[in-house]
Amino acid sequence: MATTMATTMIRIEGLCASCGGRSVLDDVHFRLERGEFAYLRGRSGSGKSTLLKLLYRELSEFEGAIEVAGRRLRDIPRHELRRMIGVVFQSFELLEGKTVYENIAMAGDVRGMPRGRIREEAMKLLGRVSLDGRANDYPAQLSGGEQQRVAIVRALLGKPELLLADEPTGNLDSETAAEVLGLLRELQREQGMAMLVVTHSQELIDRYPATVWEMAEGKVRRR
Ligand SMILES: Nc1ncnc2c1ncn2[C@@H]1O[C@H](COP(=O)(O)OP(=O)(O)OP(=O)(O)O)[C@@H](O)[C@H]1O
Repeated sequence: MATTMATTMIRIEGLCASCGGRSVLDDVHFRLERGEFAYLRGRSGSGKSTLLKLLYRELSEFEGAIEVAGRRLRDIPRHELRRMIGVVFQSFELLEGKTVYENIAMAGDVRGMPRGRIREEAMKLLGRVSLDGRANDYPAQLSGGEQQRVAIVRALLGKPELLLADEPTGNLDSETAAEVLGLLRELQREQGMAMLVVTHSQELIDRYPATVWEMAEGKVRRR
């Protein structure tokens, strides 16, 4: 039992959740191992974002069991969860009035990282995603793919154990989408983190094959 706990990043058993009074997740069972990369796929409105929001606790009402890194999600303090989990969204969610560096550094502040470490890691990661020299630009000066790379750096600051990506390539053309997912895949391997990517794109799944969890009628099935 102890060994299983140590190697599992996310364990969900019998999860039920509602949105606006309607049942969205109904007896969901799901598992992601440490360092594993997997996709979550399903029709629009099937509950993929709801599942992710429960994991990073933007939503907190649920029944059943959710464990992250062998601990009950409810027992993990919010500040600790923010350090454990990085999140990337379809719409990038960068603050327009702040520079690339300021956007990234804010995430470091939230995670309680010292300023020196924030700068060091941010600059290293910006180099890793080929955005050297863009730290003082504003989001509007960057392309969609570049903005998503900034959002990836922001999510990876502080080396989270788990990255959740909710349609991270949904706003990008197919070539840029493939580049961004390829980059995420490389970073996931380099950092040894677990990663769950919500996508609608069979093209991307074919290009970067991994386990696919299919969500339908409130349940998820491993395919
Ligand atoms: N704040 C909310 N209030 C009421 N209903 C909601 C709310 N958020 C989501 N829902 C409903 O919950 C269901 C699941 O939504 P969710 O966003 O999780 O689906 P999804 O699979 O991520 O969809 P998409 O692929 O379109 O992003 C939908 O029927 C949606 O309308």
